[in-house]
Amino acid sequence: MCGVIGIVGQAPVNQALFDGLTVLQHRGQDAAGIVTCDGDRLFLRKDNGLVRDVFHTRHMVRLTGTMGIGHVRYPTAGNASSAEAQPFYVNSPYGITLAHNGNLTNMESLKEELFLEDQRHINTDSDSEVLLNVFAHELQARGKLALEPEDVFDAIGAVHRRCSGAYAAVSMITGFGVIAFRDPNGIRPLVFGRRTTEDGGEEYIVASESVAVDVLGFEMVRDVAPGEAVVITTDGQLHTRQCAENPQLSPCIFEQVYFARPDSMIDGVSVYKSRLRMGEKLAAKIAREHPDHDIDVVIPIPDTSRTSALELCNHLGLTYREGFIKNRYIGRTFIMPGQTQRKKSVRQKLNAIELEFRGKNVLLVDDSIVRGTTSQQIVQMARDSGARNVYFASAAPPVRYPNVYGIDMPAVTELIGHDRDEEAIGEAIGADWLVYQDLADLEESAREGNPDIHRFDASCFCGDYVTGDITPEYLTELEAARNDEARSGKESLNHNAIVDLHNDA
Ligand SMILES: O=P(O)(O)OC[C@H]1O[C@H](OP(=O)(O)OP(=O)(O)O)[C@H](O)[C@@H]1O
Ligand SMILES: NC(=O)CC[C@H](N)C(=O)O
Ligand SMILES: [Mg+2]
Repeated sequence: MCGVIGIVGQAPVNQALFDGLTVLQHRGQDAAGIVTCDGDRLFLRKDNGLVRDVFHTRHMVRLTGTMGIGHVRYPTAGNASSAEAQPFYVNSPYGITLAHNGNLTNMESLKEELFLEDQRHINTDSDSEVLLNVFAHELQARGKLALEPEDVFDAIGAVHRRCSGAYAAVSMITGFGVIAFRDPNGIRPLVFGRRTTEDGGEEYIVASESVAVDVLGFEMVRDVAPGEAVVITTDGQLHTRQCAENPQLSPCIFEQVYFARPDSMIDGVSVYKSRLRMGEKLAAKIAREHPDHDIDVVIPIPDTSRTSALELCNHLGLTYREGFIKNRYIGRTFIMPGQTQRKKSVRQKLNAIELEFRGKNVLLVDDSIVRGTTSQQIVQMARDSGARNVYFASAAPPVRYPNVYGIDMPAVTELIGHDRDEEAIGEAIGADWLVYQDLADLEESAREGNPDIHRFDASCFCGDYVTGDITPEYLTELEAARNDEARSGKESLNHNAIVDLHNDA
């Protein structure tokens, strides 16, 4: 997952973009970037690292201008080199930059097409560079010197016809404006907001999550619809158009489970309330399957599971205790690159309060079990702290299939649930019993927030991919290219400097 942001303001936007990216940091911890536009010049700063580490004062003062876009990255294609940090830039036509959340599923054929037919050069393995070049080519094909919003909409219509997969993207065209567009399934989230300045001018923001809109003092306008594009020109005019032929909202359910912040609204659904409902439904299942349970205490695995664990506990009428304390200076472990780092980080991040475990039957609750890195270690920590019995509940169903839309779980063999039934997963993580949410209950938890959502992308739970183009061969190739072992080899070779937009920022 990545986070994207774009602002067209009346005053310099560098600080607001920085602040917005820190609010979206939970979506990507590996790299960050901002590009601003001042007149006909672009200013770019991007590198690997957290937002607070990438932007120093000397970079910030050079990011001048009243419009810009930004990105926080969690790689799901290419590699983790700083050369693939975003936003990406192409100089022709107009000088275009782009930041992307999601993953293209036809990147290889697009890359070939771009080279053979469009005569464009791609310099990295990033699918986002491919997306930018498809967009740039389609704009160029309109052959206009003075661009109109309609030209941009036509170009995005062509992007939709050519690209498959997930893309919630923010782009900026030098001297023209900021553009936001979402794939025809609306797999990844994208919202926009507005505020009026004291002298009556309009300022606009687009962002991955509504929390960035709130925190920066904008008012939510709405979600960008699947297939829709939003254009905000430098003079603060808003234009919107549906650019896809058959859009159908099918948002990723894993945003509700884990990715998004609970204080965000996605497609009309409060992430917080949907997690509460996950807890309620999971409690009902535990009561059904273990009517005579002997649970003494419910303990969440911080951070994300807290919301559902508390509601689960309320519905079972049990005691809720914070038995694990999280080191607030360690990031999210699941989105770290590489299994060695993820494994080590669980122990650095979470520590048990022994007296909450000693002699007790504890129910540990997590939002999901993916590779099992967290749950295996946590169950062991509970036992080491003297728990009598350790039960486990997951607010999401077993993750059994790879994700191809912007969550980094490309290798089925790395998923603890891929070849095990629920009992065997329980054994593998060392729990005395394990209860998983049913998929229908998970979907219902989110849908209750917006009954108009008829379909979710729940492919990692059920293997049904909403773009309909995912073949077993594609998954085999993806696994070979992106399993942990393949990547650790690649990344150690990669220390190249960024070949990109050169300025003194
Ligand atoms: O089975 P695994 O492969 O370990 O993945 C699942 C775990 O990873 C995530 O936590 P993370 O530490 O990333 O973030 P959080 O603090 O937001 O819960 C998630 O909340 C689960 O705890
Ligand atoms: N998680 C994401 O959205 C990643 C965006 C893009 N596919 C990249 O790898 O950089
Ligand atoms: Mg967690």
